[in-house]
Amino acid sequence: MGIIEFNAAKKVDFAAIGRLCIDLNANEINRPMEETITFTKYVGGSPANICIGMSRLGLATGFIGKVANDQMGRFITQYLVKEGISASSVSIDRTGATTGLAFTEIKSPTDCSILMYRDNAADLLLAPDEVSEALVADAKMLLISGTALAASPSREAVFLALDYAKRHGAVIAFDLDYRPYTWRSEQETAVYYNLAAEKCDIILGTREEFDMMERFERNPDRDDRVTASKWFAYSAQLVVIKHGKEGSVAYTKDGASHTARSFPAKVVNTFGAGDSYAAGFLYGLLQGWEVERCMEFGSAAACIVISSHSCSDAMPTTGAVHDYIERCNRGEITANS
Ligand SMILES: Nc1ncnc2c1ncn2[C@@H]1O[C@H](COP(=O)(O)OP(=O)(O)O)[C@@H](O)[C@H]1O
Ligand SMILES: O=C(O)C[C@@H](O)[C@H](O)C(=O)COP(=O)(O)O
Repeated sequence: MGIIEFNAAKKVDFAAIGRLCIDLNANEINRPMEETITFTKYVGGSPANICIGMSRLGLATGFIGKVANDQMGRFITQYLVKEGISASSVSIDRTGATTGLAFTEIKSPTDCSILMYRDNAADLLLAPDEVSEALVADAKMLLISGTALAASPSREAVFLALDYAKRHGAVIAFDLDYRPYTWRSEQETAVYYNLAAEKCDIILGTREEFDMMERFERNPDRDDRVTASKWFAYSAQLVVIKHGKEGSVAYTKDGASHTARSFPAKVVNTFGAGDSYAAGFLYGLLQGWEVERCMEFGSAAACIVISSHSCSDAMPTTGAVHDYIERCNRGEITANS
């Protein structure tokens, strides 16, 4: 048995709630966006990327979200279906809302940024009565993502999904996914992030994301163990703190800590590192693996994605992740940065 216990009788391995968007990734890389002429369109949005990753890894998945009633919205839903994700809980907006767009700028493999267009975004209009209790009840794991807490009614929809998950015994994973431009203030952000995190079994975030949540607390040395310990007094069984290329550290409720180095990668851009890490890591937990093995698998999945142009489209299969680890162990892959 792994560190987290799942209800094996449930027929859906993984359900995610939150944003479904579009990534427009610059084709002419290694230059500022002012000089970019063409972009390639992909499905994006952190929880969407993670769900696509889980489906590519062979799991039974479903998504709860809302898309615009336009070509972009239909592109997203069709892509989910093509990837084998149940989209029956994806609602369609009828108010004229639009699809969120993320234009990516790739100045160099390590200097990447995002320009977001999120006015009147359909994903934040997901209402509580559009959250499928049946899908949450059927799922072994529910993933929530912080950006969906930024505005009502999506905020209430996520809290209702958390209630359903608690009621029906779905393990809850929280990818902090902090996107400042979606929020009005850091104070408001920290309040809602902390309220949601109290209810979650697994919390994954970068050091900077946890810093934001700790703005009202004392952790002057930004100590990962201090950060993690707080959550074990609530629902958490596992807290993962990511440090980019430096790797990641996971703490478990029994006081143990586990570290993972990152693998070498020929980085094209670092978009999607966190989402692919989350997919690989959570997949491992669902297989009942030890924490270190889950972290290794997540780290390798991340390298595959950051070595490619896209995030969602590059999510690897299990075979590809195992192959990457073996090639690294044989010294066949070296880093470019
Ligand atoms: N330059 C890199 N080279 C190799 N692995 C990386 C690199 N950047 C990130 N990773 C891997 O992806 C994981 C998540 O990346 P991180 O940047 O911390 O998250 P996020 O994308 O959410 O900001 C890291 O723990 C590491 O395993
Ligand atoms: O989350 C978004 O809206 C944008 C993503 O689709 C994008 O590819 C990205 O930035 C992924 O985030 P990360 O995994 O934290 O790098």
